[in-house]
Amino acid sequence: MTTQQLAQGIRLVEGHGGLAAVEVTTPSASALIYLHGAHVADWTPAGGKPVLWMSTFGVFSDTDPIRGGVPLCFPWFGPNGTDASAPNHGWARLSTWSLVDSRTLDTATGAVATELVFELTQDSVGVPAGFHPFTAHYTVTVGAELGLELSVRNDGATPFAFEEAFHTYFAVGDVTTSTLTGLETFDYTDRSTKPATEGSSLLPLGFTGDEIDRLYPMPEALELSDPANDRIIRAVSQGAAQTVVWNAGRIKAAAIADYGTDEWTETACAETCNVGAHFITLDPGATSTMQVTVTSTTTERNTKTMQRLSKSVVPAIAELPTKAIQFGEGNFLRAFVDWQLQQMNNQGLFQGGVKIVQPIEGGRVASLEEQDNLYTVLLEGLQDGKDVQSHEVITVVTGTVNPYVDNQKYLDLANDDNIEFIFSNTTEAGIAFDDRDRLNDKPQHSFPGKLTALLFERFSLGKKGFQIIPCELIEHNGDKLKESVLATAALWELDAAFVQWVNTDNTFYSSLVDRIVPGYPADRAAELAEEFGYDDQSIVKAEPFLLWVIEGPQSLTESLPLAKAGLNVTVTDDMTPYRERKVFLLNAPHTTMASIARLAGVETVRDVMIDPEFSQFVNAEMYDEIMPVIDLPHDELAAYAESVKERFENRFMHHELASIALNSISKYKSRLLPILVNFHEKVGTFPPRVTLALSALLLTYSGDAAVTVVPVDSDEVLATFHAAYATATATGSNVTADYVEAILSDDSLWGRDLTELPGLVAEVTTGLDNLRTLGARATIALLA
Ligand SMILES: O=P(O)(O)OC[C@H]1O[C@@H](O)[C@H](O)[C@@H](O)[C@@H]1O
Repeated sequence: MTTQQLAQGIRLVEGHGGLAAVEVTTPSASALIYLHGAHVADWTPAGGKPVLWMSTFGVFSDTDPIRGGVPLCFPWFGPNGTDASAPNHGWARLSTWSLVDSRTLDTATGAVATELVFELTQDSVGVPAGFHPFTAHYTVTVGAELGLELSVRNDGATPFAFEEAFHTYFAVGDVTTSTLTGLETFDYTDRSTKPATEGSSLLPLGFTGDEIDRLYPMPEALELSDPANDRIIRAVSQGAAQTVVWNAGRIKAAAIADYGTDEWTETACAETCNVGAHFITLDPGATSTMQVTVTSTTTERNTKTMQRLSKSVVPAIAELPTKAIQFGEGNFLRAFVDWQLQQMNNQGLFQGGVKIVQPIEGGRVASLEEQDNLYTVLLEGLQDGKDVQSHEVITVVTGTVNPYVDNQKYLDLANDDNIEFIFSNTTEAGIAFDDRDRLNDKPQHSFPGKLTALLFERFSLGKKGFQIIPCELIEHNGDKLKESVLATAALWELDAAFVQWVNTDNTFYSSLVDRIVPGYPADRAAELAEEFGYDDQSIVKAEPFLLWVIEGPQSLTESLPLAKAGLNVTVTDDMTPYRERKVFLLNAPHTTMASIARLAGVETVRDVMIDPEFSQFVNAEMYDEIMPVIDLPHDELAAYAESVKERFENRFMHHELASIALNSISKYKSRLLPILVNFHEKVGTFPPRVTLALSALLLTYSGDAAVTVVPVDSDEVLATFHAAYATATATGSNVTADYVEAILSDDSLWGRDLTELPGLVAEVTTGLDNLRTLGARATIALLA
């Protein structure tokens, strides 16, 4: 389009590397968009800071993708499935788009915005010759909000399949203080592991320097807090099934040429996408649209009228001797370990404080120090049948140590005779031996490296050892930590006497932690400041429930009298049944609900629990089918089941069944199948509700167009089900039974041939037929 036709406030300019770009200036915002990739490189609301991050190491050429802003990923996301030499994230971000329209809009709020439309077709520069005919229009609306809309039309005569993503890099002052909310209780696929693994984020989504690369279902809204810039960035999408959250972290940032080593602290990607199992298929002539609207809201801190939390706000805080060291200053430890130490202190049972060591360079102990190490824990949820909403200022933190700033201060902790305990939560990746660590590093890179240095200092001073209780969410965390310490000692060729002291004078406990901690309540910060009468930038929100199972000697119950303080803490010599109790009484009903209740249109865990028929169904599954096969006393199981039901009912949590449904087949295998098999062995029949969940999954995964619930699983798993159903439909007269038989006999899905269990095929078939003909609600009524 020619310059005369451009709407007001738009100029064609030469951007970095001589690349053609469009500069937009409106009263409410400015923006810069490259024609190369239709790449939005800047959107800055008037009077504010840029909301999109750009790398200062970016390469600008017509053959490279631009690092930062909004890379547009199309027609695939990530590596190409069949051609390893094809560009990552597709060629749309490397192609030359044309500006085909621009105009000035009056928005609903009366503010003026500018809309630009970019086009890409199979004839554009950068689109491979002979590619499927299509027309893509990318509409960028620049105003007080940033709007991005990609519409793709299939101009060919055959169906057109593709993936798409807005790979938005948001700018934040310090990502380690940011939290991404909207995803708290969602399950996700962790793409940073090879192969990808499945995870569930009971912990809030923060950024610590480990790579985060996760695929989540798209929530109603994503909110990225940016406390360093006093703002919240909010993204609301439409027509997008998923979001990918990506932060390169320290190691990957250093390995990417156009990404500065420390730049991972300045940005977080919260993307809008349809990828993997949610790829788009368009019939000839059809169009699909994906949209996101981004806003940036200044957070009111009330700093003028409201004082910041400090010792002057909370009078008469008792001086406490430091009895514990804690590696990690994150939300979880502060709302879990420190909150519990405080409960013991409140009852005169511990009389000790904790020094927090920042385990990674980009941490946030400095912001705790700004508040004299005080912060508020906010508990919200149901407990013992009552609605709990309470808050308490936590006063047990006696100080913080940043070994990256003062390593000697860190090593000096070894000299303190009062210190008896060490707690840690350094993320799942934190407990790992690192052969780059050296004894004289200041400090060592890894957590086990730092801990070994501290232990060696303690040993050299001739002092007693520690009781070490890690909280990382990995099995046998204590054993793994000890192994890593011993491997580090071997690497550093430390004395055999030291190794013996580690083994005999120190106790490494393994522990299982459970408490949902959504973290900083960014959306309610101003309101809470008003309520509390002070401004606290380190508030942590958590559910009232907690569970801590610690494997190790009983003497711990005396030195750390958590249970005596009324806390739900068990010290045991074998935590296996407790781990099973959680998997089978919490995770297994989750999977059952996601399989069956979704078929009846129920959307969240809470909705299941307030629905009389479904909650009764879940209750019966827990009591009559699951509890009989777990090897723990009935009273203990019943108490746990009741607490789980309260957590399921928590009105402050919005836990989508769709997110739990992710990868349901492997979840069924690990969570429900052991119950089905053990129950059958013990009782001689199949547990009806657990079995019905299997029927529901087979129905959902069949690919039958009449089923509107969409399964989200790996391509291989989906293909297996679709193929079995297609074959049964094409060949058999007993379609359902043939399909069930084919799936149950597939040991690649279940680890064994389930048709060997006599009668199971018939029972699953009946369930599937009932679900199909009667519907989920009437089917569960048959079991009531
Ligand atoms: O370096 P690229 O090609 O722009 O990709 C950056 C990242 O993009 C993310 O969206 C992916 O999930 C990551 O796996 C990838 O590393």
